[in-house]
Amino acid sequence: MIKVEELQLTFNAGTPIENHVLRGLDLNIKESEFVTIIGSNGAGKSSLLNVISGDLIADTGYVIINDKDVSRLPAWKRAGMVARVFQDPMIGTCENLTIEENLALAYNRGQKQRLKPALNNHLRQLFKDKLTVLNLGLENRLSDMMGLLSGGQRQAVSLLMSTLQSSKILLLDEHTAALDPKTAQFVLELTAKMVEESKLTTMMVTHSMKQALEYGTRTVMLHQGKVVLDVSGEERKRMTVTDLLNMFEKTRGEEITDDVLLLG
Ligand SMILES: Nc1ncnc2c1ncn2[C@@H]1O[C@H](COP(=O)(O)OP(=O)(O)OP(=O)(O)O)[C@@H](O)[C@H]1O
Repeated sequence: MIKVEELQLTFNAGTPIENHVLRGLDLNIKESEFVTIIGSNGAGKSSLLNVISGDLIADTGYVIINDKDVSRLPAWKRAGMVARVFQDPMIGTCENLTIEENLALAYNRGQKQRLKPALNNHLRQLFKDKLTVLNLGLENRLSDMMGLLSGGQRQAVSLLMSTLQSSKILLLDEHTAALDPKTAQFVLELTAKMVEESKLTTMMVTHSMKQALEYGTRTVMLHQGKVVLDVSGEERKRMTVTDLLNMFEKTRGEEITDDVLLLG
């Protein structure tokens, strides 16, 4: 489903601040896999998602989606293949459009674009039904501006938008990090439910070791632009947060003191 091979990415090449972010990264993700991605600050997690979505083009290496080489395709040409939810609830939805217009945009994503999303009664009913499942009362607020919603509500709608798209790939970049713990938990559970129901192939970046093991089917650790740990199946089921922390510390060669990593 998603295959990346030998990805190399350098920022500010040839300058004193040259930063070799991806260093020959290989990863092969099968259909319906839900991969949680961890790694220290600057390990290249967001850059990897950006290279898969086309927001960044790698210097060398390949990105293959559904057996198609998309390595050189810009983001807008991959829009029908990949859905994203970002850390900042303000990104990914348009605050000056209504809830139903945002949903219609997602519904039409990857198809021929219209200036204003086409809405009809059939679509409105579909959106109402989908919003009802969120249990946030948003089904009665279809014509409210997106900007009126709380962070958690926006992330929930963003997730819903990703299931309306034709794409079967979902990229989550610390999408609960800006939410309070209770809302984060709600959005995480919603994520797991939607991924399962819509059979999405998912990559979720998180700084929480606990989340990395609790959610998904496979955990990958990045360090200095490479995969340094890749666990799934029984091995992953047996793994505790302490095991993962130990591996993380061993890779980094230093002790972790960050509470988010330890307790999050
Ligand atoms: N557009 C850019 N221009 C220059 N440097 C960048 C750019 N984007 C990211 N970087 C740098 O590349 C490195 C990797 O960034 P990236 O965001 O991929 O790391 P990350 O693993 O997601 O880290 P974090 O957990 O802190 O979000 C960092 O040193 C970052 O400062």
